[in-house]
Amino acid sequence: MTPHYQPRFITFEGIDGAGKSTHIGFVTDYLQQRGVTLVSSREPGGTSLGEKLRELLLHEKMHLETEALLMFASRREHIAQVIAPALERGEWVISDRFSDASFAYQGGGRGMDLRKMEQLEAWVHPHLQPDLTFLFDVPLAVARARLDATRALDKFEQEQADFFAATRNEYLRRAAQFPQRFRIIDSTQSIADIQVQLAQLLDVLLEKSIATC
Ligand SMILES: Nc1ncnc2c1ncn2[C@@H]1O[C@H](COP(=O)(O)OP(=O)(O)O)[C@@H](O)[C@H]1O
Ligand SMILES: Cc1cn([C@H]2C[C@H](O)[C@@H](COP(=O)(O)OP(=O)(O)O)O2)c(=O)[nH]c1=O
Repeated sequence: MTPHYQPRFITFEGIDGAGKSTHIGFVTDYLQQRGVTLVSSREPGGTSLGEKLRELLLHEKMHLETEALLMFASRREHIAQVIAPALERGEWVISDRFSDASFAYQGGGRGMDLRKMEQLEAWVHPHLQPDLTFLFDVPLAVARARLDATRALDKFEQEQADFFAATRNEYLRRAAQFPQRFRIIDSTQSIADIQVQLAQLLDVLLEKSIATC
């Protein structure tokens, strides 16, 4: 019989080109095959309003605090419409990025005061944090080469190496700050090796999430 699982919130993070999107489908399939009912979503976006904000955020120049506020506005809507209802229904939520991305990109990359970011986080989701965050980590040159090989670049992807160095450093700082939920994936490995590692980490979470009644 398929076990019943407590709801879990999983996020995917990393600098552009680290390989995050490549593995979301694998994780979704892996969990669904084991009987997990889930919602897969993304930020900025995930709702009708959020997708409109995403268009602005990825293509319009704006003040860095405007950018942070819009990221959190999109997130507020995403939590209200998608994340919280799914968790309340007992489902799992997988989000391609969440607040760690704001700390890393607007805080690390753009240099916004992290105390202001903490205030936004405390305002928008005082009681919600991911249960598990996969941080896909690669050297900048590897990420850049992967991006250049694949797609037209958006506003963030056109940033320079120092921006991504600061973004990556902030991600790694947060991973060290919250080791209980972060799992760093060395994304220079092959896709197959990464999937073996992801499966092991998911098995641990599944085992811990089996509902006892
Ligand atoms: N481990 C890997 N080894 C080689 N290429 C990879 C690996 N992971 C991802 N890629 C390739 O790099 C590109 C960017 O990956 P993607 O998952 O879109 O990155 P992200 O979502 O983190 O921006 C894609 O063409 C993808 O196929
Ligand atoms: C959620 C979030 C994303 N971002 C940026 C990171 C990415 O460059 C961009 C969109 O993320 P992403 O969905 O990873 O882009 P792609 O579709 O190209 O894989 O938004 C922030 O700067 N702050 C945030 O809070």
